Amino acid sequence: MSAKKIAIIGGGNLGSAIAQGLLKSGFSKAGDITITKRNTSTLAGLKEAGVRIETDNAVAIRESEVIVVALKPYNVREVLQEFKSSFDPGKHILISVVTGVSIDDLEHVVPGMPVVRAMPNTAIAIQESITCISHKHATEEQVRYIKTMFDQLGATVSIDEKLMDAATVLGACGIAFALRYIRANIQGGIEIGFDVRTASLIAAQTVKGAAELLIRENRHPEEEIDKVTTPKGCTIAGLNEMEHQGFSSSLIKGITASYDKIVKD
Ligand SMILES: NC(=O)C1=CN([C@@H]2O[C@H](COP(=O)(O)OP(=O)(O)OC[C@H]3O[C@@H](n4cnc5c(N)ncnc54)[C@H](OP(=O)(O)O)[C@@H]3O)[C@@H](O)[C@H]2O)C=CC1
Ligand SMILES: O=C(O)[C@@H]1CCC=N1
Repeated sequence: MSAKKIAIIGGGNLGSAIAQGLLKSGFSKAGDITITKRNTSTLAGLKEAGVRIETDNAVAIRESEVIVVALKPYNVREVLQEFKSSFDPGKHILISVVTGVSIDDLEHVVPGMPVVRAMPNTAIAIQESITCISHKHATEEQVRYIKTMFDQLGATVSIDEKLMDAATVLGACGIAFALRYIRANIQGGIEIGFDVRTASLIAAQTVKGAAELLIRENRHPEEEIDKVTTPKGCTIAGLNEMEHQGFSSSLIKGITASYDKIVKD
């Protein structure tokens, strides 16, 4: 698969993370990536790495083949509308990572351009994203290219577009949810005697180990929990107290509140 030039329109948190992942994975050379935003002072690190920094979206689109749109939901239509004449369906592949804006909506703004929606998370910067992908009118070749790209940046899963908001919550927001869980562990760890650095290392590595047990061994969480909960032991005492305080319930409610926020906005 030949290397394509990639433009990232909207070099904010996610756009920058995608650029970092593309560089780290070697999928793209720095000179083949262009990233745009209006205030480019936040892109100094990527500039130093050799990534092309642009304020003019038309230039970035014209000089690239793969266009990743990482704009906010509230201005994506307006910005795409402004640059729609720069798109060439014979040349460009258009990927949107924008939350809550449908393929139909985007294809309506840029007629003739098939749009692929992708929902990665910020771990894409270190090639550890889970990226959910859906498409309607893109060619098989375009979808293959996009999947290959995101495969280099973590794991990918193809989903029906109607699940894209759910994917946003579970995968993209999920990074923040998981980190808040880890932070609470660190706070608890400090209270029972560890310094913050040691508590952070133990908490983060423990979560990584738990996740790897599920991913590598394809286990169900409860099967692994059973191995840790010694009868009359400290694990079940801790777990039950967490559940008395609404642990699982609060996470499930948080996930549904997050989902409702996307769906109702
Ligand atoms: N952050 C995350 O973890 C995830 C975010 N998403 C989605 O990705 C999208 C981006 O999110 P996020 O990166 O967090 O948001 P940010 O606000 O960090 O990034 C958006 C960027 O767009 C730039 N921008 C605004 N107008 C223009 C324009 N006309 N041309 C070029 N760039 C422009 C802004 O920079 P400036 O003002 O300098 O132009 C800003 O840096 C959203 O739709 C979000 O829902 C999806 C999954 C995960
Ligand atoms: O919070 C948000 O709206 C975005 C979407 C997914 C992650 N961040």
